[in-house]
Amino acid sequence: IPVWVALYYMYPYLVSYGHLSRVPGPFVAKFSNVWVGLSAKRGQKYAAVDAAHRKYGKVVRIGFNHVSIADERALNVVYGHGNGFLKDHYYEAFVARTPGMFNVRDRAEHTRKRKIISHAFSPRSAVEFEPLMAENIHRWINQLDRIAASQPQRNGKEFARYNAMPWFSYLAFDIIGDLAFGSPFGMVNKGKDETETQLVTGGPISYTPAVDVLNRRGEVSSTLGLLPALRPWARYLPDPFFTKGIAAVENLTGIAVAAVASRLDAAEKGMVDSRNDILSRLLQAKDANGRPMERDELIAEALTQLIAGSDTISNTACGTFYWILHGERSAPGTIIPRLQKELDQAIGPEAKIASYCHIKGLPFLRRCIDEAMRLHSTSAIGLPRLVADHSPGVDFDGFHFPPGTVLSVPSYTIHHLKNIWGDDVEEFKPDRWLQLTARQKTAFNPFSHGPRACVGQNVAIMELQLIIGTLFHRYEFAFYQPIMESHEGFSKKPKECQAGLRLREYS
Ligand code: HEM
Repeated sequence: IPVWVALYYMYPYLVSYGHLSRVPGPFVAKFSNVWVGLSAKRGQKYAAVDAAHRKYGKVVRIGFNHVSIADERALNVVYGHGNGFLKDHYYEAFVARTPGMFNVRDRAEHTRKRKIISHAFSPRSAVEFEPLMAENIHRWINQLDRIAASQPQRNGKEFARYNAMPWFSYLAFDIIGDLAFGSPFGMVNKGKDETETQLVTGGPISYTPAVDVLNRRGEVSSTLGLLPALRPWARYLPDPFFTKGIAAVENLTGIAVAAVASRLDAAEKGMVDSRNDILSRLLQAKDANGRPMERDELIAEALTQLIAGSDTISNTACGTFYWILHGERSAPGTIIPRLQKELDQAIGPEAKIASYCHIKGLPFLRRCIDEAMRLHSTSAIGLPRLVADHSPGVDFDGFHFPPGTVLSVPSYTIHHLKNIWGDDVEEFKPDRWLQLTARQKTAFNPFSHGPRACVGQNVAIMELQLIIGTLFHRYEFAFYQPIMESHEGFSKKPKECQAGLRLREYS
């Protein structure tokens, strides 16, 4: 009987998706999304898909209707402008109340939003965010100075041991809180994942661990996006992964509602909004008919910026920090002294933090960031897209994918393929960026590609340059984390990064 029940269950998948039967992949993936869904729940989807590619080849069936293609030429096919592909239904699991620019699926709606919002992220706008970033970096440096001083300094030679990962989170969350909501979360000052929230103006203050809330939200949405049948029942499942994750989504929305409400109320009372931040840009933004965004849409977009611009930055900054230390450990004298020499010439010993005008063009700093973005791959998973309806479908590597097939290109894997990057693919070698091959240029995909690529990449690169530039200019570090493990929600997060910290001699 169990065999017949299993066949009864599998039959529709085997027949309806029979056209994918030639695509190799894990057996269970032929008739369910359980394989990929459970690897997402474990926080290891990128690793499971990467291992599957190494076992089965460049085209792998990872779900009953989902094919992963580990080939840089597929980026343009799947994500390029004008191919008509939509984001997959997966993204519906990320919608809290109203869809925002990241999770909206409808093309016309996305184009409208992107037109209104993208000017807030132009290179010129991004530069105007520097003063707010600098204030937060200053507070952060004061805290790191305190940590450095906490160790009995034997002639200034002793390193203070600390886990760098939460400190990158506190900083990134405070910066994006300041930019998208109008004030920092206050985590840097507290040195703790705790933010005060007032869900109703004048109402009681509550305390929310915003980093934890955002991580949970990413993990639960990524899992439910792949297992949509569970979505209606998730809040009733006897598993805190789901119940706490769903509560996290509601909590996060509450934070956005409160932040947007206080800014709008002030504007309605005629108070001039003099802040130069993302929320003020959103408040001023108008569509083609000169209409501003409604309150619900503003809330959704402010929340989108918080989600898209917080852990992506902290994870990438920590990944970059780790890989610079790792590269220096592997080939002493080839990374940190060069970086410090470049920074010292640009910044000067007296400055506590880096200014963008001094460091934006520093080539070695940028090569270190790019090489670390390749190795760490914060956006590691293949972002799922649907082959366009009313199209003839697409052909790739001898396979045909009809309309409605879900396709994705796994960024982690194409960042780690020897046949693209060479035998030294796992090594941190910033100088490979001096002579990238055409294949390597195409394969480098930290911000995705095409009309849904990261709208915040100018802001992101600037923020990373300021953070990493400031750190290596001011401090020396000891390497205490030989292997840095990652856990993945939507983005890939270092679990911890132990390091030693002390002020540089001249400071
Ligand atoms: C190193 C940091 C960052 C990385 C690695 C990154 C990566 C990405 C990737 C891969 C996407 C495509 C997601 C998808 O298709 O599902 C994306 C989209 C997006 N990112 Fe970023 N991002 C970063 C920082 C930021 C920042 C700082 C902001 C804003 C302040 C931001 C705002 C957005 C938005 C709004 C989208 C959705 C764009 C759309 O669908 O039109 N990101 N990002």
